[in-house]
Amino acid sequence: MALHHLIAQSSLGREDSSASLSILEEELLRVGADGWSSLSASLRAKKSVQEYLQASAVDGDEHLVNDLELSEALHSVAEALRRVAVSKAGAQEAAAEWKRKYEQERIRNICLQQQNYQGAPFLQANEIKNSSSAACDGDLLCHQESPSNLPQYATGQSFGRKDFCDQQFIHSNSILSNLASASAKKPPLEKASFRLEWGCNGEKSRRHKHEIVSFENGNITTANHSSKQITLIWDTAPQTVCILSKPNSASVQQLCMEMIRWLEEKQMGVIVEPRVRQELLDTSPYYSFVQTWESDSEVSVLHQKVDLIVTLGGDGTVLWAASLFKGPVPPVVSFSMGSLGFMTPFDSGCYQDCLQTIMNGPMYITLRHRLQCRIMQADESIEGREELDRHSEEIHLVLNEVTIDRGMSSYLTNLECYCDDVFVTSVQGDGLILSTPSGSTAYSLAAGGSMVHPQVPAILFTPICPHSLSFRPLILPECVTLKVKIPDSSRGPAWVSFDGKDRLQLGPGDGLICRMSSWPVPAACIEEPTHEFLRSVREGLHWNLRKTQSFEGPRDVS
Ligand SMILES: NC(=O)c1ccc[n+]([C@@H]2O[C@H](COP(=O)([O-])OP(=O)(O)OC[C@H]3O[C@@H](n4cnc5c(N)ncnc54)[C@H](O)[C@@H]3O)[C@@H](O)[C@H]2O)c1
Ligand SMILES: Nc1ncnc2c1ncn2[C@@H]1O[C@H](COP(=O)(O)OP(=O)(O)OP(=O)(O)O)[C@@H](O)[C@H]1O
Repeated sequence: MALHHLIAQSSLGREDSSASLSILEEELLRVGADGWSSLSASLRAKKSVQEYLQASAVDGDEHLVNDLELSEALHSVAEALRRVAVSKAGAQEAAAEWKRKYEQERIRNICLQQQNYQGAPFLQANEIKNSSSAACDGDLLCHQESPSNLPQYATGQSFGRKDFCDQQFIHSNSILSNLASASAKKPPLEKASFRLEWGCNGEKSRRHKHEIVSFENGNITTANHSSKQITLIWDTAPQTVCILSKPNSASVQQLCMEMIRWLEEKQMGVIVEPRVRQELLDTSPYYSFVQTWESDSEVSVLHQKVDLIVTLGGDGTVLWAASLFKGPVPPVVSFSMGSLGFMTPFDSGCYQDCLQTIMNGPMYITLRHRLQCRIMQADESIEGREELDRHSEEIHLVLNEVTIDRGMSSYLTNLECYCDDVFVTSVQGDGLILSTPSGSTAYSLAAGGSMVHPQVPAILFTPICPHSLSFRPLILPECVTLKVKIPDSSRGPAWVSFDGKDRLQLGPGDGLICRMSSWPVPAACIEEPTHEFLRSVREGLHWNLRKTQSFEGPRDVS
């Protein structure tokens, strides 16, 4: 029933308007049956019409129906109906969105299952069992186990002889229970659950849009820029802290011991590296409750047990912490005990307040992207390259950068670079840095690259001392896969290193393949992440520090 028709009838007599109102009541109930919100709106509208009719009856003069008042009442009913229709359309849109996401997830799972049947390139059959993943494409990023019988592998591109595969995680209950039993005094602690909320311009929202651009009604529009501010909120209290500390430092060791005592008073579980546990036990048997790990496989499941990682040291310790986690990384709280501390915002002098605030939540998080890299060997049968053989099996995850340089050679390196299999250029110079935005303030900066906010999803392509006047650094989108090859005709070898570590020699025909990893490092921030980044740039690197020019001196005369 068209509302404007009902409203038009408002100028008729009382009998006509009563008939109109009955029709209107029917209309309201029909719309109201579509949902709770619509129902309550329709009931409110109906009540206002009935009140109007009663008020008119009290007048006792049926012929004195005021056309204007009836028209107003019907207008308010029409408005209520409009709101009902809007809310119904909103609910339908939300339902369609959920349905679309469900379908996407279902198709993704089918693809993953098919991949697994086609053979997982790196995992052994017994390792595939019970693999887990924290990947979560939903509106909220959350800790959640993948379906128990569904091993997950990256849908890596085929490049060279071997495929990428970055989600190789072994969920082994036996390994977890080993870690738990190391602490004989205490029952095993459950891992805390948390959620991340996404916000923009100070507004928090539970919805996280993954689309950057949407296409609605034929118009292209940018969707909400929602990954600007990420806040971590604990659903359950964190219980286990893994402390990673810089070696050979008395002040770091002292702080580590104090922090462990404080955490023990708070009934928290503590995990440290084997070296540190031994150092602690050498000091006092009190520390026997502190847990550690014994094998690499235990490290590979650490993320399932640890609620928070605390680093005590400089930026190098943050890099070290990140390198321990080849997949998901728990939130990292970095205390500054080095010289520069670009990635270590927390003051070790007030660690109790800092940790208490973090454990209470909520806290700002910067998702620091990482690059995943793999070495491609020209010929695996070449003898004497056992180390390269071993490392070419590995996926290296870097938080700063991967570098290919001339090493000790005094000749120019010549590196062929491809982006998504398309030849880009040849680097002739000292080498090339492929950097994350976090690494943009490290080696890449020294080589002339731009500084990039760590949450910008990009890969920096920065040559080192190129022997060319026109070779400017590039910033590429996160979606690309880069390949760097030492040409067969190269005069000498090149050297690859990952976050300044694990240096390996590459020969002619060897290469490196690199792309953005799906496992960022969630770094806790002391303030809003962009302010924190700008403060580090200003205070850590003394960016654009210059004495202000005085007023005195020559000036334009108007
Ligand atoms: N010419 C250079 O600037 C140069 C040369 C080699 C390595 N590096 C950097 O050193 C890193 C390894 O760090 P390390 O501590 O193990 O070695 P390190 O002890 O040699 O320290 C390198 C310095 O770089 C700083 N740094 C590290 N990561 C940073 C970042 N993301 N932003 C700003 N500064 C950062 C550290 O605070 C430290 O002062 C490498 O990843 C590389 O980026 C820089
Ligand atoms: N737990 C660890 N085990 C082994 N090596 C570590 C560990 N923590 C840090 N390192 C290494 O020790 C070196 C120095 O660490 P870090 O950069 O944190 O201290 P720093 O040099 O005093 O500080 P800054 O880099 O700010 O000057 C780095 O190369 C890092 O990789």
